[in-house]
Amino acid sequence: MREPANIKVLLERIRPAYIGLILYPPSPRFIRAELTDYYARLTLPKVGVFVNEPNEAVLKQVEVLALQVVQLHGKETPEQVAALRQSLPREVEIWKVASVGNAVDWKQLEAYVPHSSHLLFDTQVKGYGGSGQQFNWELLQDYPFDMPFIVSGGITEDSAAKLLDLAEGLPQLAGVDINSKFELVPGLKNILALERFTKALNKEYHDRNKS
Ligand SMILES: O=C(O)c1ccccc1N[C@@H]1O[C@H](COP(=O)(O)O)[C@@H](O)[C@H]1O
Repeated sequence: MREPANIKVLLERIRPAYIGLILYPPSPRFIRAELTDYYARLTLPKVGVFVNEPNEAVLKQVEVLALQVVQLHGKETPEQVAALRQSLPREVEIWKVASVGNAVDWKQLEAYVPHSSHLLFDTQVKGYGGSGQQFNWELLQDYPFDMPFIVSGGITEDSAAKLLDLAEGLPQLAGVDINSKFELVPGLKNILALERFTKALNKEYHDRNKS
């Protein structure tokens, strides 16, 4: 997110666990440089979303924006991620994104596990993210690691039941990352849609768990 008025309403009405700051210049959601101090002062945990940035640039933004999480959404190698892990403050998490097409190469992802705190699964597209497209979540049924993961890619208001189906067999599913399907225009979240989604998730969860 990038607009202060929109973020204010989000904090009052939704209180999400994290807020994402897109640090990929070609994105229409790229943060506003003139608001750096404002973003840095936000008390909600901040996820900086990077695409193929050199580690020095990532480290600088972690400091300037006071990020709690670095989301690596490009083709960063396991070696780069290992080096970044060594240089980052201990408390800053790395979420490595895995772009999913028709299959998942678990062996290739294994190399990221020692250096990341979560894997984040998004849909493989021509660009890098924010596509609004879903991949086949059935592929995650084979998730082989203890490390928690996050599901992303085209999540919509209607995804609540499907997300809870997925969570039932996979205790490693730690969260969902919602983006373009909850926007009025790129970079501006539809807070009413977010409220409907969180309500639907809570209702579905309670319906499934009442005795
Ligand atoms: O949102 C963007 O513009 C973006 C650009 C470059 C890399 C990642 C980006 N967003 C991330 O993409 C996923 C999925 O988004 P969507 O729900 O399919 O729109 C999510 O992790 C965003 O943080």
